[in-house]
Amino acid sequence: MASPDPIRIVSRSSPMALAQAERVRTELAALHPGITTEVVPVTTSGDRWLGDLSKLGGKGAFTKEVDAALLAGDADLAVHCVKDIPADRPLPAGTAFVAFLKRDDIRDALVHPDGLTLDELPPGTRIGTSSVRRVAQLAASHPHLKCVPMRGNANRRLEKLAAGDADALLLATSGLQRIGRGDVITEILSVETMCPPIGAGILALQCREDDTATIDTVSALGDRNAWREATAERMLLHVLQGHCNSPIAGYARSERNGDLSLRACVFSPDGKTVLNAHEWAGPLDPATLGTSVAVALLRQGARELIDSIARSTTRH
Ligand SMILES: NCc1[nH]cc(CCC(=O)O)c1CC(=O)O
Repeated sequence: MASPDPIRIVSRSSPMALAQAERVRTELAALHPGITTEVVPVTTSGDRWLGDLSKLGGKGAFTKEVDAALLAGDADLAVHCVKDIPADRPLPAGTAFVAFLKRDDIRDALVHPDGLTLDELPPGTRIGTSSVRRVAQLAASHPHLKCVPMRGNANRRLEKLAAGDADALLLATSGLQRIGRGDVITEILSVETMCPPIGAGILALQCREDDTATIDTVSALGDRNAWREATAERMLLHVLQGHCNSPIAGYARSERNGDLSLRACVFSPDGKTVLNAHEWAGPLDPATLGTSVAVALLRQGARELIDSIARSTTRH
């Protein structure tokens, strides 16, 4: 069946999202010479609102308007960071993932204007981040540092850093590379130092599930390891039923021998409690591995830990 011409790709309008859409256009052009694509930019509520995300209903703040454009038929293809897609609920009815692109670097990066590493930062250094995952892990490993709230897209955070709103930033390595700012990274943090978020570095392509023409055209962009890793990680998050204030981290990894492993952590916000589980799939499929690691964490008390954390940290 002929694919729609052009294929309209809906994207958030931040520089990172537009770079992601460009990657998809480039990969599609390489796969299907002569194909035409067009980017349909939208602004999401998560981009507009720079306050506490949980006040927006949290999850889905970066995906709702993108999903709406797809469902309304204003676009044929959506590009999402897997990290930003809620896992505690199904995808919007009528849409489906058709591909997970080859995974980028999953690690977080430190940005310090004078080039210091995390271990070199002096007491009281202000780290700009609003991520409960990063705050909890820093509280555990570097309690002498001070996290200050910082939101907005990566470009805006770099501007805020330059304006002195913080002394250093923690951001995703892949995100900085996508916006062409890998140069500001002073240290890439190992996954042992800073456990990455579920879905880090993976882009998902989403279509209307009845749009077989587009599905046939784009599904070959999918990477099998990215699919296996995203599936295991998202099932873990689904079973844990975390909310947007839950400090949860974890990553699956496809080993050279083809085996899949999944490590995940649940933290208390102050980092004093750390639950940790690590399993190999063996004969299990990726989703079952995700369930198994989630169950191991639930047995250690993850349910009580997650439920003890307020969904919103501040009152109106
Ligand atoms: N919340 C914004 C967001 N969504 C995905 C990434 C990073 C890129 C990725 O992991 O795909 C970022 C920026 C960041 O955390 O620094």
